Amino acid sequence: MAHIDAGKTTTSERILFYTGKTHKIGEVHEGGATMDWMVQEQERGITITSAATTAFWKYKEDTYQINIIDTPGHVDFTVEVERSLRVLDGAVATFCAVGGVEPQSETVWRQADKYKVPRIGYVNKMDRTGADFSEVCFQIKERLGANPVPIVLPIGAEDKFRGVIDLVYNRAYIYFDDKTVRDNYTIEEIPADLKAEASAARAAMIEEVAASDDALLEKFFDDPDSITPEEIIAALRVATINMSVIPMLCGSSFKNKGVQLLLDSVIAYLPSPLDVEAIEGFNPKTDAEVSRKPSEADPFCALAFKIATDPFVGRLGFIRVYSGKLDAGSYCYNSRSDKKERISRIYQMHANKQNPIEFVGAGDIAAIVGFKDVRTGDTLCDEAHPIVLESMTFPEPVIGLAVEPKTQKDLDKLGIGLGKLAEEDPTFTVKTDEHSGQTIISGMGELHLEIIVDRLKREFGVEINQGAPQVNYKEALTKTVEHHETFKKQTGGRGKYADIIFELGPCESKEATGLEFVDVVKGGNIPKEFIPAVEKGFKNAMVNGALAGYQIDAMKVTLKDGKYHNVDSDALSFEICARNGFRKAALKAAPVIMEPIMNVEVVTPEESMGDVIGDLTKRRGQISGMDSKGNARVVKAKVPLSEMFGYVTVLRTITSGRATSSMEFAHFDRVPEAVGKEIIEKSSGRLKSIDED
Ligand SMILES: Nc1nc2c(ncn2[C@@H]2O[C@H](COP(=O)(O)OP(=O)(O)OP(=O)(O)O)[C@@H](O)[C@H]2O)c(=O)[nH]1
Repeated sequence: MAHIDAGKTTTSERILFYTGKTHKIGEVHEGGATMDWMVQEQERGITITSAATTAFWKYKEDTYQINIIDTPGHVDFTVEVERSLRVLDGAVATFCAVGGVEPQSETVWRQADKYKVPRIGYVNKMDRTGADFSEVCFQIKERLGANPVPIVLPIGAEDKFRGVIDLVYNRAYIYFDDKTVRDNYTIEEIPADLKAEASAARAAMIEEVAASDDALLEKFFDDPDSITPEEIIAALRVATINMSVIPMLCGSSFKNKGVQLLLDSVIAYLPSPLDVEAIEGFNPKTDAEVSRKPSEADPFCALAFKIATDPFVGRLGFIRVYSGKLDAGSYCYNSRSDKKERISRIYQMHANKQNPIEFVGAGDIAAIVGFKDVRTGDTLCDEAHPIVLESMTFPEPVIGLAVEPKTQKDLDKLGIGLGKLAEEDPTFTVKTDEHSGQTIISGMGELHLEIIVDRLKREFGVEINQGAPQVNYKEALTKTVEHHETFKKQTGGRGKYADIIFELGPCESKEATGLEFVDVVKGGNIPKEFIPAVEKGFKNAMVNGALAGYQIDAMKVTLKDGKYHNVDSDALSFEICARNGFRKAALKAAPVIMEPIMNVEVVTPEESMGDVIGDLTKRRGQISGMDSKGNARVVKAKVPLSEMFGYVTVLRTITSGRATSSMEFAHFDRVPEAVGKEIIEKSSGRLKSIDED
C-alpha cells in the first residue's frame, strides 16, 4: 500500500521474479507489469484494480506461502485499498525516498489503522536524486505518529546506492544491477566507513525492541553484544504484530536492490494467519457474538471482498477464508441473503490468470465461481454454524456524469455494462435522473469515471456521449415541522382518499442514515395495512429533496394521526399522500444544500506559496495547515469539490509546473446561501417536473 507512484507494482514485479513466479521482470512504464494486467493500467502506468497472487519464499529452512495484493495508489480507487486491508494480515507500506510521506500515504496508513493491520515500511527509490532514508523515517514518526525502527541502513544513496546493511545480522548486502538474476547480491562485511553508524543504529534498534521484552532488556543492559539475531527477530516480530514498532527497510526496486531482504522481513515480522486472533462476528439467527479460530477444524467462514468479471470464467468472487475449509463443487451459506450457494470451482489467482484448486482453507485468499448472489462484504459460512463478519465501509461517490450511448441500439448493452461495473465497485453508482431521464453515473473522481467510460467502450462495446462532470450535492433538513396533508381525487368510479398528520425533520443522531419512521397513530385512525405505504411514500420521496431535487441522506418522520375512507382509501393513496406531504413539509423544515468538501494538499516551492494560497482562497478554500517538506512547502486546505474542477491545469500555470497537488473527500458541508441559490435556480426545471410527476 502506498501513495501513487511510490513503486508498489514495480516492487511486486520483483517479488514475482525472485519467488520464481515469473521468468522475467515486467516493467510498469513499458506496460509489461503482470500485476497491472488491465489495458487501462498498462497504457497509463497506474494501478486501478487490486490484483492478487500467491508466491512462495524460502526463509531459513522453510518455504512459506505469501498471498499478495498489489493495491492502487490513486485516491479515486481507494475502495481497492479499503477492501484489501480488510482481509490482509499485514502490509508493506511503501514510500518514495524523495517524496516521503505523501497525502495518500497518510490515507492508506489510516485505513490500515482502522483494520489494525501490522505493517513494515519500505523506502523505495533510494537511487533517485534527493533520496533520504532517515528523513522518510522521521516523517513517518512526525506525520503518521508511528514508531519507525530502521532494521537496515542504506549503503550509498542516489546513483551511488549499492545495497543495504542488515542490522539484525550485522552484514552488508551488495547488489549488482542485473535484472535477469535472482541472487543478484553478495553478502559481505559492513564497509569500514559505515561501521560506526551501523553499530549505533543497531544499538538503537535493539533498545527499541527490548523495551517490550523484560528478559531482553536485562540482557541489553548487562551485555548488549550477547543478544543474538534470533532474539532480536523474535522480539521484533512481537512488536510488529502488536503494532508498537514499524520495522523500516529501504531499497530501489527498479534497480533491483533490497527486495529479497524485504521478502525475508515479511516472513520474519508480519503475522501469519495463525498469529491473528480468532475473528469475531455474530450469529444472524440469534444475534449472539461468535468467533472462529484460524483453523481448518473450525466451521467454515470467509469474507467476500471483491467481485470481478472475467471474460472466460465469468463472475469471480474473491474470498478470504478465516476458518474451516471449502471444497470446489460443494455448498456454502450466505448469511446476508440467507441462501445456500453452490461453488462450482475455486481458483488461486495470479493477477488475471486462474489456477484451479480443489479446496480453500483457513488463512487463504482465493476466487470462487458458480455462485448466484454474492456481493462485496458478504460472509460465506457453514449453514449449521452461521456467522456474519464485520464488512467494510466505503466512501460515497461525489462526482456525477450524465451518459448516453452514441447509438440508441446500444441502450441495452449500456445497461448491462453499467450493472456489471457497479457490482464490481461499491464506490460506483448508476441512477436515472427523474427529470431528464438521463443516466447519471457517479464515482470518486474524474479519473474514476474516465476509466469507467473507457471500460464501457472496450469491454462492453458501447461508445458514450457524456456531459460535464457535476458535483453530487445532497440536501438536509435542519428543523422539525408538523404538516397535515390530504390527498383526494374523485374520478368516475371509486375515488382516492388519504389524510395524514406527521412531523418531519432531521434525525437526532448524526450517524443516522435513511428514513427513521415512527408510527404513533392511535385508535386505528389509519388502518395498520396502510402504514407501510406511508413509509414507502416518504422513503421514495427523500431520494429527491424538495429544494433542488438532491438526495436527503437521513430524516425522521413521526406519523401522528390521519383519516381514511372506507371505500376510497387504498395503499397507493397513502403512498402518494406521503410523497406530496413530504414535498411541502420539507420546504418548511429549513432545508439546506450540502456539498462535498475535499482535503487538498499542495506541495509547492516557497516562492509560489502566496499564489497557491491566494488561488485556493478564491475557490472558497480554507487553509487548514502549512508544513515544510525538504525545501518545499506543503499547503493543506479544505475546498469545495465544485471549485476544484480543472485545478491541476491552473496550478501548473501559477507555479510553472513545479507544484503537485492531491485531494480526497473529507465531508459534506452546507453551501453558503448565495451558492445555494444558484444551485436551486439551476435545478428549478428539474424539480418542477418531479412535482408534476
Ligand atoms: N528511480 C526509480 N524509479 C522507480 C523505482 N521504483 C519504481 N519506479 C518508477 O516509478 C514509477 C511508478 O512505479 P509503480 O511501481 O507503478 O508505482 P505504484 O506505486 O505501483 O503506482 P500506482 O499503483 O499507480 O499508485 C514507474 O515509472 C517506475 O518505473 C525505483 O526504485 N527507482
